[in-house]
Amino acid sequence: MFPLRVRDLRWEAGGRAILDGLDLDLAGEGITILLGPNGAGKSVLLRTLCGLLEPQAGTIDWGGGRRPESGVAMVFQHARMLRDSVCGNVELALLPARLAAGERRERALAVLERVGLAQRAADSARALSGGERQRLALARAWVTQPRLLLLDEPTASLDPSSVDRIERIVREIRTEGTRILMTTHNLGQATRLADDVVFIDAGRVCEHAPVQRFFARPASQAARLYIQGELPWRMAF
Ligand SMILES: Nc1ncnc2c1ncn2[C@@H]1O[C@H](COP(=O)(O)OP(=O)(O)OP(=O)(O)O)[C@@H](O)[C@H]1O
Repeated sequence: MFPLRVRDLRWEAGGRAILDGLDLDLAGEGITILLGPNGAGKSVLLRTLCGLLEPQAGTIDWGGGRRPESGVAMVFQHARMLRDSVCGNVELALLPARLAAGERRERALAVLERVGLAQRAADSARALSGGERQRLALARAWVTQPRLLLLDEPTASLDPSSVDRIERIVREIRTEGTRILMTTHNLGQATRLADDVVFIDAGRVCEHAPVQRFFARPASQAARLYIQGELPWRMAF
């Protein structure tokens, strides 16, 4: 599956190129943070990688093989909860693995423990708070032991302590060997989590660099402006 090589990817909607000749290389380890202005095409790229959108042109080479049947999981910004218990939501994610019911439940409870939701296992998933929902969404993805996990702004609109919990979980998932590609507009979070940064503008990758290099010496004007515009100390007080 790795190295993942994306070449000249193009996805159009309404006659407009949203991904416009996008190239990307991902090696097999670490956390890559995808940055870029609103509308740059970050979510569309993630959806294309997980097979929800079909590109009109270009290639995705999964380490020389076909797109894996399993092994890619995605967590959306506003994850939908199924009308079931917290534990039931995780167990459903395991259905394709065809495990015995007892083992499914055991694995679901183990991952809920790790995301701090074991006490809520029997509660309705739809009764969870925003931060808890995101942790449940991560648990649903983590329990499938994906090789590649795509996270689309998983901490948008969460309070700082919820953000911290999610970041800890993301680090743990990475430590267990899952490759992570994640979008955020939180530059502090990018510096805390990233091994490397991919900066996208207008449907193309402008820059792909190790995190320290990216923030210390962004190579493109677009990335420089984006970093300056997002810095919190530019707020007017
Ligand atoms: N299914 C779709 N049909 C038509 N246009 C779409 C579709 N999905 C996304 N777009 C358009 O593609 C562009 C890129 O959207 P995308 O959600 O990828 O941006 P983004 O970089 O993730 O932005 P943000 O940071 O605001 O989340 C936007 O102009 C959006 O309206």
